Amino acid sequence: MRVNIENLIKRYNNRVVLDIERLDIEEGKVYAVLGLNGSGKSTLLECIAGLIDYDEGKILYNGREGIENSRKAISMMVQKPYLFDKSVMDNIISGLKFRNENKKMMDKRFYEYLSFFSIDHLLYKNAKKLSGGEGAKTALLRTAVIETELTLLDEPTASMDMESTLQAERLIKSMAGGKRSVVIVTHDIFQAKRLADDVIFLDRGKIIEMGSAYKVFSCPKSSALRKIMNL
Ligand SMILES: Nc1ncnc2c1ncn2[C@@H]1O[C@H](COP(=O)(O)OP(=O)(O)OP(=O)(O)O)[C@@H](O)[C@H]1O
Repeated sequence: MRVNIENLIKRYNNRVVLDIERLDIEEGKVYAVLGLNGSGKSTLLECIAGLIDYDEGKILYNGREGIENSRKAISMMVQKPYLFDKSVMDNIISGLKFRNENKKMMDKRFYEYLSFFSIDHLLYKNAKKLSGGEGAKTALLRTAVIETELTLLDEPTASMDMESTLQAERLIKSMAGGKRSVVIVTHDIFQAKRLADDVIFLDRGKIIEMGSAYKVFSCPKSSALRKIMNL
């Protein structure tokens, strides 16, 4: 899905927390959003997902303003995902059920995506009793199985161990291509290097650096990014 953002302003309590002059999300790519705590990364994703209203500007989805026609084509894994008081399996297929997919399709998607992680032993466990990393895998699979054109992921691997993180990254890569794109918020520069085609670096609500991951990481212009990269 193509998303074009123009002059977007979001305020909380009269304070501007997001001020994006222009941002274009193209089809088929993985975008990594980086930035310090409070720089507006989650707010940006929430605006794109239509979870919150913004104060000024435009977001175009495949060239059309307003999310209504595109809502079904977008999914988001929020920073602290809510898991239902049901089994892991039920949680993973809950989005497909909500979308009234047939049983055959649900089974196919479920087993296809399950193979990315080693969580077969957890399938009948109540999701409320999972560890942080197990919950994150469940939430990521729940988002992945719907196969939306645009997937927004807010620090999906923050609580995962290294092996699971690499498994998750393989899954995340598979979610982009053709018309499908992924925007992932991460604090892990190495993850951004492994995953992203393009990088968006936010500082106090503004994009201060953006472009191909290779270009941004090999020659960061802003002192803020250079500092994070230890240059
Ligand atoms: N519901 C809210 N009410 C008031 N202020 C908010 C709200 N949500 C976010 N903010 C503020 O907006 C700013 C941007 O927050 P946001 O969560 O987007 O940052 P972030 O870059 O995702 O941070 P982190 O890396 O800590 O997750 C912060 O200053 C935050 O305090």
